[in-house]
Amino acid sequence: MVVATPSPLIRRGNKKKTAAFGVPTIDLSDDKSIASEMIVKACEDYGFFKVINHGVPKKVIARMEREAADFFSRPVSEKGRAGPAAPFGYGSKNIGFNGDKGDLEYILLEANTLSLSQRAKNFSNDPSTFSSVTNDYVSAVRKLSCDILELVAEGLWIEDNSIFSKLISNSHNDSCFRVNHYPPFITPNNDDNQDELNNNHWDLSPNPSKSRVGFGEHTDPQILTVLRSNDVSGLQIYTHDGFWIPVPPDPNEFFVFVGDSFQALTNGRFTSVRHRVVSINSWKSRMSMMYFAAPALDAWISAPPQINNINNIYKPFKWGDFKQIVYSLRLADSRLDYFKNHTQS
Ligand SMILES: C=C1C[C@]23C[C@@]1(O)CC[C@H]2[C@@]12CC[C@H](O)[C@@](C)(C(=O)O1)[C@H]2[C@@H]3C(=O)O
Ligand SMILES: O=C(O)CCC(=O)C(=O)O
Ligand SMILES: [Fe+2]
Repeated sequence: MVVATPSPLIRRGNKKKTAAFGVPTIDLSDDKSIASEMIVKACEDYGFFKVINHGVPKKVIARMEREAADFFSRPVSEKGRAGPAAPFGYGSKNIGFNGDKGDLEYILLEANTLSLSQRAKNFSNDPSTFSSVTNDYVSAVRKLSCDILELVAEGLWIEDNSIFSKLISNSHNDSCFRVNHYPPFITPNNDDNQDELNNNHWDLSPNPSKSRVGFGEHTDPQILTVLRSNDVSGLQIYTHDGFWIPVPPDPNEFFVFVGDSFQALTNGRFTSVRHRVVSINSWKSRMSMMYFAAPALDAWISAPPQINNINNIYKPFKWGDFKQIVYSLRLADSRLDYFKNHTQS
C-alpha cells in the first residue's frame, strides 16, 4: 500500500511553486510482489522512498538516539577529543576534505563491529554501552538495507535475489554510519517565517536570513542510504523535473536514498537522488542518523547481465577507486561522470 503525504514543491532558483507531492511509501509488511514492484518504481521515479513496518525495534532506535544526544550535549572541548572526522570521528562545520562547510556537527564511523568498539571510548564514558547500542542499530539497518536490496532484485526479475544485498553483507563491506546534529535556527523575524510555513510554500534558496544550509546538496556515493531523523524538518530532495521537495520528518520510519553506485549497478535505470538539509525556524535541533551501505573496497561495480546493459553507460569500476575520486571532489560534484563510457553508441 502506498501512503502519499502531500508536501510543497520548490523549484530550483527563485520562483515559488506549489503542487501536491507524496513521498512514495512502501509498507514492508505488504505482499512481497507488491512491495518489490513499488520499490523499483520509487527508485526509478525519485531514487527515494520511505519504508514503514520496517522491523527495526523502536527500542534500538531510541537507545541510539539517546547515546548520540548525550555525546552532542557534552562541552565542545570534550567532543573535540573525538575528532577530527578525517576520515572517522567527530566533526563540526567542515564536511570532507575539500572546503565544504555546513551548519552542523556530526559523528562519522566505520560500520563494522570491530572499529566501532575501538572508537567507542572517544564517544562515551561507558564505551561498552556505546559500542553495543551502535552495533545493534547498525546491524538492524544493515538487515533492513539487505531486505530492500533483495526486494529490488525481485522487482527487477533477477533470479538471484541476493545479487545486490551480498555486496553489502560481505564481511569486508565498507559501509559507514553518520549522526548529524543541526543546532536550532531562529530568525529575528520569525512571524514571517511562521507565515510561510503555514502557507506551506516557503522558498528556501534565495533568502539566507530566513534559512540556513545545514548540509549542502549532493548525492550519496554508496549503494543505498537508510536515514532516520527526529521530528525536526530540513531534509529536501531534488526531483527529475527540477523541484526541491521538503520531506516531512517521520521519527518512526526510515527514508531510503539511491546512491551513485546503485545508479551504476542498474546502468542508469535508477538515478541517485540529490538532497540537502536546509534549516528553517526551529527551536529544536535536528538529529539524523544515516547508514551508508557500501560494498568491499575491491568489489566491482558494474550492471549485471540481467539488467539490460547492451549499452553500458558506465565503465566497470571498483568501489575503492570510485571512493578515492569521490573524496577528492566537492560535495555537490557529479562523480559518476568520471566513469562514463564514451564508447557506447
Ligand atoms: C565533500 C565530501 C564529503 C563526503 C566526501 C566528499 O568529498 C564528497 C562526498 C561526501 C559524502 C556524502 C555522503 C556521506 O555523508 C559521506 C560520508 C560520503 O560517503 O560521501 C560524505 C563524505 C564525508 O562527509 O566525508
Ligand atoms: O542530515 C540529514 O538529514 C541528511 C544528511 C546527508 O545527506 C548526509 O549526511 O549524507
Ligand atoms: Fe546524503
